[in-house]
Amino acid sequence: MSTSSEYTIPNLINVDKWREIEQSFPPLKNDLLLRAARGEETERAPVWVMRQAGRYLPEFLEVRKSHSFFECCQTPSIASQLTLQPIDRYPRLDASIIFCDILVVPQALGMEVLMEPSKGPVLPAPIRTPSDLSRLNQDVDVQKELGYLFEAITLTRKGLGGRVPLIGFCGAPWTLMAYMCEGGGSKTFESSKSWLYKYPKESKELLRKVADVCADLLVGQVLAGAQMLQVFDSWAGELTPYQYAEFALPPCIYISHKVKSILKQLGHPGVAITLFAKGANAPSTFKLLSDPKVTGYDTLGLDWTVDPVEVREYVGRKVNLQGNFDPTVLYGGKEGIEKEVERLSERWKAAGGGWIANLGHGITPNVKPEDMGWFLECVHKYSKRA
Ligand SMILES: Cc1c2[nH]c(c1CCC(=O)O)Cc1[nH]c(c(CCC(=O)O)c1C)Cc1[nH]c(c(CCC(=O)O)c1C)Cc1[nH]c(c(C)c1CCC(=O)O)C2
Repeated sequence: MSTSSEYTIPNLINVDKWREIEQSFPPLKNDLLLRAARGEETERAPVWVMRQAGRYLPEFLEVRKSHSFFECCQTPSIASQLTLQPIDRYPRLDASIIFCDILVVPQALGMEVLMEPSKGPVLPAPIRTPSDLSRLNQDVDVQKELGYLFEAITLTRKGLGGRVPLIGFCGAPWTLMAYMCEGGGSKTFESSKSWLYKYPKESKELLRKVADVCADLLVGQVLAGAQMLQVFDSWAGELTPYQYAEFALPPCIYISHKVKSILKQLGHPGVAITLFAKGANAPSTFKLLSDPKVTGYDTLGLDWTVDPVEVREYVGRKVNLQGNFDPTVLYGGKEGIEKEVERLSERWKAAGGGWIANLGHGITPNVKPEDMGWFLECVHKYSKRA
């Protein structure tokens, strides 16, 4: 359906239906995350952890024994159960994130994606040259291809019972393009980066095509009940600052503007969006990301290689920040964890502005569940503002 807006409205439920669904959810009891995402210096930092539903949890491994990874993503009752596992275990978590994967977008575009136990994601037929682009689905109907995710979200909002907000997400176009061109993870990014040099025009076309599906997917998640969104650009740090600005950031901006514009047009009040551009830490890049009015991103996720006070100097006060504990702090033992949480919390308080506490990347499989619990405890204690 075409409208007067510059964006095509995806084939999704309408906003009246969203209102009806939203009214069926129990009221939110903990809005710390949403307040921090609006720029408030909250009484303490809301805390959640990327990959909080993951292999460090025995209850997750138990479910995985009898279901493949994508079966978990595609079965709403299982995805919802996995999303709720960390929330049930850790009352100190201030947010949930729907269980799914960024690679469902290449799947919706018609690519096969396997999750191999020792290798991670494998895409057996990668896109090597622009002539391969014709293999991708032309008009992706996200409701048809990825409706299971929307169902999982609605189910999870019910299961949460208003305990914490639910975050929806997608991968950023550059990170998805990297998987689509490499056929999986990569050390050298030989195929995806050669695209940027050899076929800059076609690279941009591919990135835009991916961005359109991502935006529709995010709108669908919000209409199903997601209360905040995050875009994961895990491979942003592989690019030069020039390439980041030229190739990776524009489709991310396209996504946030498309999502916000469609939601507005539908009469939805809108949600805050976080951009996690891992490793995109050049001062010039931070400047580009400093104004939510320009980028459409209310919050920036930081990895652990930067200092919050320094980043604040580059980005100013308009944008909120999320991060940025070193994920390996969780191997540091109780004392090590406490000391580091105390130290970095002080840096965050000195930085000022909205702060959402998180790791600087996903939690890793060998973390002991009790150490994750202790980490959350420490964030509650040391992020308190006087
Ligand atoms: C790059 C990326 C992927 N997926 C994702 C990213 C961006 C974040 C990041 O950089 O870590 C995002 C993601 N993947 C998963 C979530 C669920 C929500 C959550 O954070 O709890 C989220 C937000 C589940 C998952 N996605 C995956 C697992 C583990 C797989 C398993 O159960 O066998 C989970 C819980 C698999 C996955 N999926 C992906 C990889 C590289 C892997 C293998 C590596 C690994 O195993 O950790 C692609």
